[in-house]
Amino acid sequence: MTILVADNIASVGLEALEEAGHHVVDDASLNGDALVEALGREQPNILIVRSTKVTPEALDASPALSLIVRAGAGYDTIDVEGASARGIYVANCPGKNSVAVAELTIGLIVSIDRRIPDNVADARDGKWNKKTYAKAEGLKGQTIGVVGLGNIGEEVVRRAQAFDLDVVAWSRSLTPERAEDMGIGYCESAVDVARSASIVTLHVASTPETKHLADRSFFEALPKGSIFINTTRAAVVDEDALKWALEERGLRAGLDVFHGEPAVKQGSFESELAGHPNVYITHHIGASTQQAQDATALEAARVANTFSVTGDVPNCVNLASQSPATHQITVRHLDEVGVLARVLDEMSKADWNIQEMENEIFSGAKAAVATMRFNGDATDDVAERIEQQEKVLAVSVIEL
Ligand SMILES: NC(=O)c1ccc[n+]([C@@H]2O[C@H](COP(=O)([O-])OP(=O)(O)OC[C@H]3O[C@@H](n4cnc5c(N)ncnc54)[C@H](O)[C@@H]3O)[C@@H](O)[C@H]2O)c1
Ligand SMILES: O=C(O)CC[C@@H](O)C(=O)O
Repeated sequence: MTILVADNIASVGLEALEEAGHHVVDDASLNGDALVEALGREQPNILIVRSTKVTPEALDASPALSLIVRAGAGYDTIDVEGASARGIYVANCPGKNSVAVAELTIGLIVSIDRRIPDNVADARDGKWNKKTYAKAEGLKGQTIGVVGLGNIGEEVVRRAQAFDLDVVAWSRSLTPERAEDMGIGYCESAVDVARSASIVTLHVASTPETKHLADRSFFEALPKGSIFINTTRAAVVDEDALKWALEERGLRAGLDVFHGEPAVKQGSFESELAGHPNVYITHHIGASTQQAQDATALEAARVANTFSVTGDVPNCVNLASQSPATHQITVRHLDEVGVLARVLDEMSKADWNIQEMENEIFSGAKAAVATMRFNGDATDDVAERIEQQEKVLAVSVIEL
């Protein structure tokens, strides 16, 4: 297969793709129009990206494109709805960079508490300022609130507990029982977390539902002088409300993601937040440890290689969780040319729309059984007509 890699992925991943015999086109500079042009020129079957945006124009550029692999966790940079409408699989690499993000989260919290970056900056400037910097609160016994207990949230909980922090959390699937098993407090909402903690860290995916989850009411609920960490995506935070909290509530923030974050890997940028004395900005480097990069690249290669050999897509994020099929027909038949075509023809005449189908062959390859889930008006006479066909052995229809 032809695989276009439009971002920097670790060399172990590229090697795994090449060893599997693929034609790999590796160009980390591709973006926007250049990506569309490269897709049109190379006609890849698989596209592997990190933060590079995959737009509707990119989806239309290569008719051969069957799979997009996000070498990372969040896939909000890919037009997933557009991919689904075009029958293109989208997969990600869950859990491969979660330890790296959790480590950065804890690093930011300690940095803010002890003002490590300011200490260092002053020391580099030849300024000695123990008077100012000897005023940290200390973390032990404070309460940290985790919003979103996916792969990263769970890693953060483990590390926070090792720091003797009390942990409370809200996550859409968290139950009081699971919270108890994890040794953490259960909260009913993100605002409830904010109310209960003096350190809060966000780890929900960015979706239309989580947009501005950290809004004015969230920041109003946080105690004055709290620590706020965002390593997920800028869209989860209402930045005006964040700025209000920085000014009015003495909030201290560690942000690996923020609005207007540069899309390029290097260059200058302007940001009101970056210059704020209460804010430490990092360069969207949550996932950027060699360990995480290697694990993610190997997983991206595994997804691509599995698809090329079996047609299966590990970690697929855009298959319907439930098909809209209303009925299932099972057809036991002789395994001969044309039998299934005639069955499908009869189903088509009855306006039965097939959503899922499978045909399993019995040993000896004399007979097979086809199972199809469809949407339609399942009257008995259609099933009878199929059963009367030559070389069909038995037919049954059930309502789902
Ligand atoms: N800063 C970085 O470099 C970096 C690296 C990796 C991931 N991330 C971000 O962190 C996010 C979380 O990563 P993860 O590996 O823990 O992902 P995950 O899929 O394991 O967890 C996602 C969490 O989001 C929650 N969630 C999803 N949709 C939701 C909705 N509609 N409402 C409420 N909650 C919802 C899930 O319940 C889960 O708790 C990613 O989506 C990505 O945006 C950033
Ligand atoms: O690729 C990166 O550096 C960032 C990845 C990260 O945001 C993710 O969602 O996995």
